[in-house]
Amino acid sequence: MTALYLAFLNSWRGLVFGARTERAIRLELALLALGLPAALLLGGGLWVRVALLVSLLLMLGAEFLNTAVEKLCDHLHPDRHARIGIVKDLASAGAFLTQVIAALIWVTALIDRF
Ligand SMILES: Nc1ncnc2c1ncn2[C@@H]1O[C@H](COP(=O)(O)OP(=O)(O)OP(=O)(O)O)[C@@H](O)[C@H]1O
Repeated sequence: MTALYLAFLNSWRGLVFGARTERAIRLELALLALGLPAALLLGGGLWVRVALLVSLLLMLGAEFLNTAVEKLCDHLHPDRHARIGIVKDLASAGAFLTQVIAALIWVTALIDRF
């Protein structure tokens, strides 16, 4: 129980740090805050609502991982280097793909609803 609590504290520190320092994370947190009531209002059944919320959480989680990779790169190798650029581009591509997934799910749910 204590280990679980300590793990949660680490995650909470990460959430707060990310929200304080990263504009992209703040933007996606705002999208989640808007998406939560929108998903509930949109209806379409329980699984549609879950898919809408999961897509936003997935996107936010990927943004945190992308930020972690960027920070690690900048800390370990502050100078510019082609391989650091590739690593950051790969992490960015991962985050981008989750944004495409979220857009697909939201557009499909909206088309289906209206
Ligand atoms: N040290 C570096 N060496 C080489 N290229 C770099 C370096 N730092 C950044 N880049 C290039 O600039 C891009 C943007 O990196 P940056 O660290 O500024 O992230 P960002 O602007 O927050 O991008 P995003 O959040 O869209 O992934 C990287 O994807 C990479 O192509």
